[in-house]
Amino acid sequence: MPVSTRSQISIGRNEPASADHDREGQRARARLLRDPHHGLREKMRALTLLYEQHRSQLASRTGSADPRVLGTHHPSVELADSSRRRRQQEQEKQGEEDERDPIQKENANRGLFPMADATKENQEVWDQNRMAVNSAACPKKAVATAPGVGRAATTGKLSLRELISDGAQSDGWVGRSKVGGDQLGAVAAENREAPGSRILVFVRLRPMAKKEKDAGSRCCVKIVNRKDVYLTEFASETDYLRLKRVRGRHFCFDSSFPDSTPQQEVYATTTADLVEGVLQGRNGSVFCYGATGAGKTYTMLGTVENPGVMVLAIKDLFSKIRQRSYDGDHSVQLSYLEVYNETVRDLLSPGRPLVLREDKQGIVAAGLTQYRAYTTDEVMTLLQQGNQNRTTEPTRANETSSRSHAILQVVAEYKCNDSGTIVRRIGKLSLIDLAGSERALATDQRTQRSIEGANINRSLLALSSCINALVEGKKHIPFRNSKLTQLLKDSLGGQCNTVMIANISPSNLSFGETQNTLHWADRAKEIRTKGCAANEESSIQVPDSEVDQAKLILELQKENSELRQQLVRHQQKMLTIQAQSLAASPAPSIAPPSSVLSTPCSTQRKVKRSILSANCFSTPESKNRANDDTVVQGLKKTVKALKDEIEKLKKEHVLQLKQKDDFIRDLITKYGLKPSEGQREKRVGTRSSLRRGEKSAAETGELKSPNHRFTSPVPTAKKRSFWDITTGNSPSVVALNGRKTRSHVAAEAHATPSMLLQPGFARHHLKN
Ligand SMILES: Nc1ncnc2c1ncn2[C@@H]1O[C@H](COP(=O)(O)OP(=O)(O)OP(=O)(O)O)[C@@H](O)[C@H]1O
Repeated sequence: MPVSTRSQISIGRNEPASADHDREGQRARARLLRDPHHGLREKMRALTLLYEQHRSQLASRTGSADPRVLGTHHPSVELADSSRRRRQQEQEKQGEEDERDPIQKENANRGLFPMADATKENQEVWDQNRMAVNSAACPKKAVATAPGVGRAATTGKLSLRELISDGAQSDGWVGRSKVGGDQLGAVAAENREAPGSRILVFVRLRPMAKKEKDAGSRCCVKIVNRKDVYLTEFASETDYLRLKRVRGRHFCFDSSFPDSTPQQEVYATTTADLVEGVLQGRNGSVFCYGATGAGKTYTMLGTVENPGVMVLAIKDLFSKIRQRSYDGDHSVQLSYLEVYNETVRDLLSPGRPLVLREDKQGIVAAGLTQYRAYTTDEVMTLLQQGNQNRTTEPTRANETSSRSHAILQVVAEYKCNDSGTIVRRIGKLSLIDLAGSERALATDQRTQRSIEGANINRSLLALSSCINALVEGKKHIPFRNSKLTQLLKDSLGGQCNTVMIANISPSNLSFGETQNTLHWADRAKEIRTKGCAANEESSIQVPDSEVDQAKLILELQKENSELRQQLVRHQQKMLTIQAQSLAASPAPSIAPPSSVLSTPCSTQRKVKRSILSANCFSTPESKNRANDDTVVQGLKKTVKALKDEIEKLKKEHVLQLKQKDDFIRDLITKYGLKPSEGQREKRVGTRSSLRRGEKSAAETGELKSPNHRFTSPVPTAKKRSFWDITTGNSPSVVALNGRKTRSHVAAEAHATPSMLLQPGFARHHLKN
């Protein structure tokens, strides 16, 4: 640099100062003084560009991209190649030196992170040095810096799995095009090495928030090549000894999204292929992981103007189904649940906590509502309804902090008649918005928030133990340590194509959280799921002759009616037991009449009181009463167990009935068979008709479902919808149970522009 400065000055001195020098000349000189090699570099760039164009044209004609084959060595390219070779040699030398001497390595790192105010010159130094560090820090770097990689990755137009075309057969990804990038071919090769499918890990950086800017925070994350993430740790301002020292870490992911990446691009790169896979009968999972306020909910749900992955996936799914409507029948079922303080709750039909059970399909939440949806609008309404029920609370770190993990499951079923055989294919897509990991101080120290925080951290800790165990190939994976890991069992270790999106903040104030997130994301890269072959197709052979078909229909209808009778018997049994328990319960003087409809909590309180009185006044009468209480308690337990069993049976029956109804309907429409009037009247118990019944009951104020009976108004009043907040409604503050909580209830009536007012929703809204 001193040489060039001197030469610049001499140029300035030797040039005679003249008044009629035109401005252009002055500007050119000024530019030359600033950067003597500017013109040369510009020329070189133009020539290289020209050469690249020429080469790609020839390659498309001859089918080869090798310049040696093409025999077109442009002089500028020769020059560029030799300088690149020289740079590479220097870098290799640098890498060796780095390995030899850790202190030198750290010194080199100092120059590596010019961050926010990086000039063009700095950028070049950055790029050169980066490559040197990459080779040491990330063995996969050879992949990232391979020719053509930057281009493929920076376009951002092709999804990652489209590019991993080679591994399509081996690891089960679907819908990959034949466009192969060197980089991603290598990822595919890596996937081919071991059985199963690797979890794809993406990183998304959010923009700096105003609050962070105001607090004077600096950007400590840099994303290069849409793949590499550089994290810088700035020394604390009070640490005078290390004030000038900067440390850094480098991570390399399947793809990384800078803060300006639009939602559509994030969806196309991460999830679009999974949606296609679901329609082919494969399972897919996408989960967002990161610290509180890092942008997980924004990525998953988004806002009205910028809808997130969940919304885009649903839209895409329905548009794909519409395109394939000529080919068989598709149906979509939806469920939405949250894990809040280690309890699983149905977000579409809030009520009692759900119990997790393991069956043939994996872990399922018993009693979770499955809604059949026919249009995107319908799903959006359900999604919005679910989000209103989701627990969000303002914390110090995030005004709309999700206090629960939310899982949206979409099951797509495909049915078609393949020359007399009915083929069924089922694929499941799980979209998971995890609650944010947090430090107690980062959120609140108020009791409720800290309990929530502790539970969130506990479940995320369980998640990290599972990730560790999976990466280390342990036999026992501790999925049972938390509800969240139980629910994610399929996504992490099962037959599923899984995508993890790690959300990070750019602020150096969140350095610890960002480092933690990147560490776990880096670990997760090594997890291999069992891969995902298409779920087994089930098929029923339909008899050829009309007589046999009619016979089959009759058999199925008979089975249907038997199931209905069984259901009625169970309901009667339940009513009898309820009546017995009521009759056996203590006289009204002991238990007030309202206790008949009491919640489990109030029942507990009542029992406690009676035990207490028995201890205080141990007369023969009170002893009898205590005995009665014990009997009642026992009976109540039996009733509860029976109720649960009946509920379970009811659900199973309704499902079976529904499947049979569908099947019969299929047969009737396909073979033009018309059931008799009587038969038609019998087949009224389809799901939609049941739902109609429920709706009218709700309108008359009658409580039909046990879920409704136990719905408490308090949690609903506490809930704030993400949509309300993102649409700018300022939540009012009301005192609830003596504790100040924000509530969106008052603001709800004026909520504009809500998702309901979107073109799709407007129709639905008007209908209602
Ligand atoms: N990519 C982005 N572009 C613009 N704004 C963003 C982006 N990511 C996040 N934000 C904004 O940052 C804030 C926090 O984001 P969000 O609520 O999604 O965080 P979170 O990770 O879900 O937090 P928590 O775990 O506490 O729920 C929101 O106001 C959101 O609008």
